[in-house]
Amino acid sequence: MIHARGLTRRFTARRRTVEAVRGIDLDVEPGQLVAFLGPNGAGKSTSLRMLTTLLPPTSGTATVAGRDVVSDPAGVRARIGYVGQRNSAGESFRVRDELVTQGRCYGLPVPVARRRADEVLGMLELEALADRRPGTLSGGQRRRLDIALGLVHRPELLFMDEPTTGLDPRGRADIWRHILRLRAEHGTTLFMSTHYLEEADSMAERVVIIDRGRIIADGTAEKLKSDLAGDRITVTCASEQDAARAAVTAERVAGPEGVGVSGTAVEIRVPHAAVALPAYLRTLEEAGVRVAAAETARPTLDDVFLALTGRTLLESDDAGHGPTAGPAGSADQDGPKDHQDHQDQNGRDGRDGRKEGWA
Ligand SMILES: Nc1ncnc2c1ncn2[C@@H]1O[C@H](COP(=O)(O)OP(=O)(O)OP(=O)(O)O)[C@@H](O)[C@H]1O
Repeated sequence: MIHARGLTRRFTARRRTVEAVRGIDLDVEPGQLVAFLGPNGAGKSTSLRMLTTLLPPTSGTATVAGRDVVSDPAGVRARIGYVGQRNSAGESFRVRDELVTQGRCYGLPVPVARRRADEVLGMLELEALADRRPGTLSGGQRRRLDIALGLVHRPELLFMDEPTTGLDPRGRADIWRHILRLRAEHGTTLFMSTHYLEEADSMAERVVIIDRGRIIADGTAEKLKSDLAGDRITVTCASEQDAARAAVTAERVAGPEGVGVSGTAVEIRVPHAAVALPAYLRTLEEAGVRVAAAETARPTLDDVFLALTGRTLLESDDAGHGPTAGPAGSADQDGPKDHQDHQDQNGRDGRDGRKEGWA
């Protein structure tokens, strides 16, 4: 459904060149639900805009829904839907009429556009709001309308750029309910960028992580976490001296980079905490180290990002990847891009563990 090779985009702003996307390769199969995750300025929107033909690539190739984004942008657009970061609906019409107009823009005859408008109103549970003006809707209702607008022409593939950003937890859960239903009932391929780690983790079957314009991880959330981050054990000792001794014992298995000490707490990275913890506690008891409490935790996607980059996603936000050195080349001239504020979940420090036994 999506096949990209070496997709690259440079921008020139104020005589400096920014490499927003640096040669990404990507293959997405029909029916997949892919979360595209990365910090502010990582290159998510730029990638989406190239794949949706809103922006020509500087170099590289991509076919989307079987059509080339450069040589057949109209063919791509006819087969995909795109929900951008900003509201798509205007203020001139009522909700139903906005949808009919959108259908007409895709070349649907009036009766078909009307039928499709009613269908998507039903799919997104917007029937009761059909005669309201978009400006009177709540944030969550507007996002649902944006998604409905992206679906009027029955696309095989829907791109969504941070569809839940700015919504409260209830609004986000509601959007997700609709996204998952869309996929279950219509088999639509969904490719969406998000800032919310827990959403990517629990909802998407595949997570693609982009950082500084490059794809740095791609797989199921579970696989990325077990391959790259490892579980976390936290042992709280009776004193700082006990913690220091517990850390030395842990380092024999997890290595110095797999162990962190903070006051009386020792944090250790291991592949399988539930297996490793009993053996570790036995070893500490035999050594006379006094332990007050112990707990295990599964890694988060932020732990994956940390293991790959040495930074957390929150630390990385707004860091961007800056301009490349040297004068502006032949890249297109574009205005600067505003970035919205985003919330993020943040993980803790630590690195991947290596072994499991303390014997
Ligand atoms: N039109 C533009 N002109 C100049 N630089 C741009 C333009 N659009 C994006 N950039 C720069 O390209 C980089 C990637 O931006 P992009 O919007 O793709 O990131 P993002 O991952 O979508 O970020 P966010 O999550 O904040 O939307 C950033 O450094 C950004 O400032």
